[in-house]
Amino acid sequence: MNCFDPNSTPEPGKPVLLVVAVALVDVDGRVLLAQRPEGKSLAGLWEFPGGKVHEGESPEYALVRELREELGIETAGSCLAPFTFASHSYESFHLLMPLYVCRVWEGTPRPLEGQKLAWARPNDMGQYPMPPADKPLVAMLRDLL
Ligand SMILES: Nc1nc2c([nH]c(=O)n2[C@@H]2O[C@H](COP(=O)(O)OP(=O)(O)OP(=O)(O)O)[C@@H](O)[C@H]2O)c(=O)[nH]1
Ligand SMILES: [Mg+2]
Repeated sequence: MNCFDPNSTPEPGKPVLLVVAVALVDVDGRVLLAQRPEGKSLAGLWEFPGGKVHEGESPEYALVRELREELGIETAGSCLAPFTFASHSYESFHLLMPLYVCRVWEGTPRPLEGQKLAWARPNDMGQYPMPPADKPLVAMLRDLL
């Protein structure tokens, strides 16, 4: 029962925001992290590439689009393996974020939106400050890679 925290009771009333994200894994088992640029919420924190699922999009469609927009790479829905998800309450919304793993894409990731990029070994990810929602995901990636 060591998960029991009476202060963690789920509360209704916040909008649920669906965001898709991906761990791009290279041949050395490193994962691509992107630093959120100035002016965005959570600026300066490192995150998995991705973004909001727009009206009418499937999660895979949205992720392929985000990877094209943010990094200039192409991948296919068939290269996106569902891995785990984050469910985390922020101040004004509740984040629901499926995390995919992708090892196959075309092109070299480039920072097209002014973000910094870093290839991080799962064991080194502790050195990259990440949003609170991402912490459990990092632990699961360590087990996978
Ligand atoms: N992409 C991404 N978003 C995350 C992660 N962790 C996390 O809490 N988020 C939150 O998910 C929300 C949406 O992400 P986003 O700002 O990248 O959305 P977006 O690419 O569509 O940007 P835009 O709305 O400026 O077009 C943000 O509130 C962000 O803080 C993560 O690892 N990756
Ligand atoms: Mg984004």
